[in-house]
Amino acid sequence: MLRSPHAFLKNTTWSTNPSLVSSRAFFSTRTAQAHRPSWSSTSRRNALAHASRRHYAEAAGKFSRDKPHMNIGTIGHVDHGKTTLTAAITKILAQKGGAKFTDYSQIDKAPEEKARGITINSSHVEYETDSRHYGHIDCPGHADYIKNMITGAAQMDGAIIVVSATDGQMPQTREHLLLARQVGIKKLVVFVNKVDQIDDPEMLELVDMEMRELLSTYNFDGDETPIITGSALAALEGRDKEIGADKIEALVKACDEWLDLPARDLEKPFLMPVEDVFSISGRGTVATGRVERGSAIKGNEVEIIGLGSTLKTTLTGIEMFHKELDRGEAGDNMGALLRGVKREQIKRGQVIAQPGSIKAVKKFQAQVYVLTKDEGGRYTPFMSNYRPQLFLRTADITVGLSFPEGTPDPEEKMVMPGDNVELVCDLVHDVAAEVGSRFTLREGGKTVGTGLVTKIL
Ligand SMILES: Nc1nc2c(ncn2[C@@H]2O[C@H](COP(=O)(O)OP(=O)(O)OP(=O)(O)O)[C@@H](O)[C@H]2O)c(=O)[nH]1
Ligand SMILES: [Mg+2]
Repeated sequence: MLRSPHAFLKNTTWSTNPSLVSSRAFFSTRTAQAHRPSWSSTSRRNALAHASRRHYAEAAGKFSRDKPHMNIGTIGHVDHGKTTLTAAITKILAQKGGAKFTDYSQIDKAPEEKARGITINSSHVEYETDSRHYGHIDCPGHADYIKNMITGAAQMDGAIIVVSATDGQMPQTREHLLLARQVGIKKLVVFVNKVDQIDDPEMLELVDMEMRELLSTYNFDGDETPIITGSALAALEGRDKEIGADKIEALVKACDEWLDLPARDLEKPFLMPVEDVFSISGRGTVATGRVERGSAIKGNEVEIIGLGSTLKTTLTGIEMFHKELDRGEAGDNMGALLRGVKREQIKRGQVIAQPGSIKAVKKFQAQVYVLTKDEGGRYTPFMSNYRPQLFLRTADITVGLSFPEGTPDPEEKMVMPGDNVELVCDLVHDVAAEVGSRFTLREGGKTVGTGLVTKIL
């Protein structure tokens, strides 16, 4: 049974009996942790990921969970060899005990997944190098990649872009580079594949040059990005070691050395979306919510941001599970007692954050995936000036959608269910958001789209 944070936190001492607030503890911290409710999708997802990792560790027998974890994946044009490469990596690492060999046919079976109410097709494998544990995503189809990246189903901290030496860069090579940039991937490793089919070394030089140029065009480091040239198929078939297995090892080494580990949520600046607000006589105003990132201690300066106002105040108390604490951190459901803030000055939809770490915005550009009717979305297309509700964290705001400047015939253009489009979102109120923030679009009680902020306007 899922419990709403609202109902749960209403039973804290702050809201029911202010006189008990100060020091009486009903749960030890450990008990409180064990009783943490399971309503948060993120924590459930983490728990699932953790469970599957452990399951896998047990199956493989050798995995350790001490190594830093990172999510990567293979991106690139259709047929350039992403799935073959994924299989080859597991094969080569399995020989060292760092993976379970997952053959091509097992990866490209594309098990259907349900995440956030959307059906997605993607395959996940895991492997381990000397220094890291990787989760690796290989999505079969082109449209799926884009949808997965926008919805956050494929959250990659870094990626391997696969390009076939026989074709060189192709339209989806460019599209995936752009998208990788938009979803916040900062570094890539390039694998130039199918070199077993190339006789002319000049051809390889050309692809190398082309890729460096292209990387720079999309604001990646074109000069320093490692480019590995090899054959995924040779590695998978266990032949031609110097272009096969050796190159897979070189690729994995390049990932370890070049791709940066993601900042852990705890290390980021504090942010808690406001779920609910209470007024407690004799103490003041308490806002409750689940800490999204970072940590805060009593006495910290914070800002309340969004929905028309930014207010600076001090965190004078933190409560969790009937207990007053000194510190709240990512993942905690906490109540924040705020100095000098009146009940009417704070509301659901705002965030409490470390000053200067995030701004309220009213207009931004976004990459949006529009759900099909089979995914529960609209049956019909929409045009410019469509006005659904935009849900971002706990905020829910009416938004006007239009096409970015320079779109030909914007008044004529239609967006069909199933489309991925770039749209300008014009909100009726401002909201705390940044590049990379995810949101959903709803209309008449159903989710019609999901998006990712790509540019603040
Ligand atoms: N000769 C040769 N063929 C390869 C190599 N790597 C992959 N292939 C072949 O290229 C074809 C496409 O490979 P996939 O791994 O399915 O390509 P993909 O990028 O995953 O394709 P999509 O998921 O459909 O976008 C297959 O027939 C592979 O056997 C290679 O190094 N050399
Ligand atoms: Mg594939």
